[in-house]
Amino acid sequence: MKKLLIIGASGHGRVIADCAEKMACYEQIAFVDAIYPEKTSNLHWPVIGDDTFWQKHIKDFEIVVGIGNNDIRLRITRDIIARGGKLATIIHPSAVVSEHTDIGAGSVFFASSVVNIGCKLGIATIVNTGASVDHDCEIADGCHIAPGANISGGAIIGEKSWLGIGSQVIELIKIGDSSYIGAGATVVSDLAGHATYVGTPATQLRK
Ligand SMILES: CC(=O)SCCNC(=O)CCNC(=O)[C@H](O)C(C)(C)COP(=O)(O)OP(=O)(O)OC[C@H]1O[C@@H](n2cnc3c(N)ncnc32)[C@H](O)[C@@H]1OP(=O)(O)O
Repeated sequence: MKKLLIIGASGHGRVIADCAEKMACYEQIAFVDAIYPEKTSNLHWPVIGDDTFWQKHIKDFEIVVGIGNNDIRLRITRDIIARGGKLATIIHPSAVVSEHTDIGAGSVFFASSVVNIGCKLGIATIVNTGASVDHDCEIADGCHIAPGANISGGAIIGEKSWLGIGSQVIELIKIGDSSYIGAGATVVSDLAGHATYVGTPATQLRK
């Protein structure tokens, strides 16, 4: 049995721990967080060190970054790779992830999420509760597909983009890096990136 270390003892980290517990392949699930030693538990899981602990124990665990912020999650995930660490991929038993799709290490797929055939997902991706990524999409590193967001076939999403809760993307759309798509938005044309977009159809709110 393997041991799992989750970096970040937040609510998002707890959902990862809950998924990992249901996967029943880890003998230990533990957190590290900058708040240690002030905080030594996160619900029934222990917080065993601060945010540098993983660097000293890199060979002892599979590691996943449980931090919602896309920039921070991707930066730490790349650091783990650079230091030779083994990243965990967390898939809730109710998630449906096609075997014929590439998923990057350090990614998480929460309950009832679906990733269809022919996709390519980068490292440190979050496919949150009930979100779907349809066939042949390309999602670059460090993206977050928030709960209930749906991406149609063949869309291309740039790195560190955030698709807000309940947002929709029609087929074959290209969304640039570091895009922030607001809750409930509908993307019907390509977006340049490095900006926030809201509404139906989605338009730029601000850079
Ligand atoms: C498990 C989890 O919890 S995962 C978390 C999932 N959460 C999300 O996906 C959050 C998505 N976030 C949003 O939609 C946010 O509202 C954002 C990022 C788009 C904008 O947030 P802010 O930058 O704080 O903008 P702010 O709240 O000041 O609103 C600015 C304007 O945009 C409007 N606006 C904000 N969000 C939206 C939206 N989703 N759709 C339409 N209009 C919006 C506001 O009404 C406001 O309009 P006004 O200037 O006419 O009053």
